Amino acid sequence: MTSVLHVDGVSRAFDGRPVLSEVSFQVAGGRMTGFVGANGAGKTTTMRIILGVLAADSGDVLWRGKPLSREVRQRFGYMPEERGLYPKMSVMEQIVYLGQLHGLSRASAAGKATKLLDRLGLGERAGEKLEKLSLGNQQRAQVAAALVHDPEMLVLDEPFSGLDPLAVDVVVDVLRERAASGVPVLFSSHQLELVERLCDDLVIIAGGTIRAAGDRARLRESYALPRFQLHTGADVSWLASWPGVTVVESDGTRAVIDLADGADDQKLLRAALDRGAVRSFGPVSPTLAEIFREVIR
Ligand SMILES: Nc1ncnc2c1ncn2[C@@H]1O[C@H](COP(=O)(O)OP(=O)(O)OP(=O)(O)O)[C@@H](O)[C@H]1O
Repeated sequence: MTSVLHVDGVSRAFDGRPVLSEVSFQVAGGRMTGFVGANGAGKTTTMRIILGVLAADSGDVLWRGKPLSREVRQRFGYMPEERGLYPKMSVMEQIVYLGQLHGLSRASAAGKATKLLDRLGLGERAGEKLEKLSLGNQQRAQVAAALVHDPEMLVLDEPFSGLDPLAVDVVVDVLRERAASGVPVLFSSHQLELVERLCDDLVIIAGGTIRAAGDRARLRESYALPRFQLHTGADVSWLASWPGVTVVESDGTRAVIDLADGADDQKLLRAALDRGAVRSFGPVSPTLAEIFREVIR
């Protein structure tokens, strides 16, 4: 898929303090791009600049190669960090209203809102004021608000925070469907396991600079350690004195080890077989949490 949104050398300071420095990354159509970084890393500021809520000091945000216009941004779906639905208004009423603000007729907005709220498990609560809903259900309503006008691009700031596991699954399904229909989806999250499960591409930011970006599987490969897991039917304490082996963790018959450069994994496997049954032996890929810790160091 080709990249449709380019964040290109964006910098921003607040009161003379740089918060984003030359931030560049791309979001491709039809792909879910996870945006991760520690608290204060600059995710929300970047998303606000993409949406034009905040101006960059320098750099550009390009949509299909051209600077983003108001008209194009109007066709984006945005879930801001500060949320922003009205507590005193009914859920249905405001989703319909937001749909109309994005150019839908009232009838079309109502039709889409009904479908979306049903899908998100809020069908029966649609007539209630937002403030009467639990926080998780308010969050579902926020997702509906970002999606009602069938946006051409989705920018979602922490769309999963506060959702129970079932609601996460529903929102994940809805977002995946949008991505599958070609929509680029950029979302931030602190739930790294969820990001790992969900995203095709990753952008990792720390201290206002991009530390890693690109295809998730390729990033995992490029940060792969020479790490293996061995599970045997016998004691594995002999590994500790095997040349080139560093034991990362071990619990009797199972061990995770790092192999030094040049150490032969097949020789090690034969040595394990000489000592008894081997249940499994293979390389271990780093988790996103491990990559994250490594790249933000
Ligand atoms: N309007 C503002 N005025 C001054 N400083 C700001 C403003 N907005 C953001 N900042 C600062 O910019 C930095 C980046 O904040 P930002 O909200 O973009 O981080 P984030 O990655 O979204 O963090 P979190 O995960 O905590 O939401 C922080 O140090 C924050 O205090």
